[in-house]
Parts: sequence; structure tokens; C-alpha cells
Amino acid sequence: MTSWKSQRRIWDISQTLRPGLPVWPGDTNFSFERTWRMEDGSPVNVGRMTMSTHSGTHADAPLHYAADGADAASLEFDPYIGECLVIDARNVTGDIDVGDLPDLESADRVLFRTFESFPHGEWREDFKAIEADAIRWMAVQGVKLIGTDAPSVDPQNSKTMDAHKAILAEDMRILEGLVLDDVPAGRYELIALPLKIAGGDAGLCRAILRELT
Ligand SMILES: Nc1ccccc1C(=O)C[C@H](N)C(=O)O
Ligand SMILES: [Zn+2]
Ligand SMILES: [Zn+2]
Repeated sequence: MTSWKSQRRIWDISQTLRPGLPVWPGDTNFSFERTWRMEDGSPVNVGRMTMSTHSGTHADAPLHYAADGADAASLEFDPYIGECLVIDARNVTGDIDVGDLPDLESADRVLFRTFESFPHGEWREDFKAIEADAIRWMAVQGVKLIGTDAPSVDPQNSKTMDAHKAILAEDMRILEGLVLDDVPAGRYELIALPLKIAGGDAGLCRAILRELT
């Protein structure tokens, strides 16, 4: 038998898609059901899912926050694969601002851990967002992708979407809903490819971090 054990340690930073997955208030719940069942005599099991494009761990496509923005199927690979810096922002009070940022070590991709423990079982309205100034500051430093364990880079009640707009203006990319509980701050290889959904305003991701060589 082939052994699939990786030489380098891998952290799964994806939420598990399942019924009961916390979703943005008012958005579509995640559901999964079997349409063909082996116990009913089918030669195979086949399922069907219903979900929001922003379920669990996902990448926002620019189309989510710009009417003429790129859809999920048009997203480039490069922002979603490569070296990243995980920042521990658990002790930040309020939203993440420029003064909360450590030395970014020339990272192209930055992921923020804000939760002490990821809320797998409940929706948390009080998540930490990211200030537009902090986004612009990261852009100046060369950051191309911003990720967070929070469900959005803007506060839940935002009407102005300042962080998303700053990200649009800087042509950066976004990952939301990462699970970083077991990941010490530092540098990793990120792999988080969004699903290729034509017209999609976001793409669900299986996101992992891999130990660097
Ligand atoms: N599902 C929604 C319904 C209404 C308003 C926002 C959302 C979001 O999912 C926000 C989000 N994840 C974001 O990209 O910031
Ligand atoms: Zn989103
Ligand atoms: Zn977003």
C-alpha cells in the first residue's frame, strides 16, 4: 500500500461543512442529504448540499464587494498558494489597527488569529474586524492576501464595508472563516484554493498550512 504520510507537518485550517454550521445571520443554512443510498439498494451513495457561498472557510471573490469584480471562477491561483505569516491578534482590543500589526517580515500573505477558541458551535457577533488603515498599511508592505478566522474583515453591522473597499482598491484577496486554534504564530506555506464557481461571489475553500522546509 502507498503511504501518503507527508514529510512536512500539515495543519488543517478549514471548518467542517455540516448541518448546524454557524452562518451569517439570515443567510442560507448548510444542509446535506443523501439522494441515493446504498442501504436502499443503490450501487453508490450520492449526496446533495445547499449552502451560502460564504459558508465556513471561504475566499471572497471581488464580485462580492464590486458589481463588476471578478467571480470565483476567474480567481488567480497565486494569492492562495505560497508563504504566509500567521499573526496572533487574540490580545487586540477592538478591531485590528495599524498599531496592532507586528513586523510583517515581507510576507505576501497575512493570516490573523483573533479567536481564543474557534466558535464551531455558535455564531459570534462580536468578532474582530480589520480597520481599513491597517489594510492599506499591509498593502504598502506588499501584502497580497489577508486571511482571518473571523467571518468577515468588516464588522457584522457595517454598512460601509471599509475593509472590503480598501481591499478592492488595493486589489488584494480575502480568506475568511479560517480555523487557527492549533497554529502557533509564524511562517507557513498556505494552500487554500477557492472552488471554481461561475458567477460566484465567493468560493468555499479547503485551507491548509504546511510547515516550511
Ligand atoms: N453571508 C452574508 C450575507 C449578508 C451580508 C454579508 C454576508 C457575509 O457572508 C459576509 C462575509 N462573509 C464577508 O464577505 O465579509
Ligand atoms: Zn465572505
Ligand atoms: Zn468578506
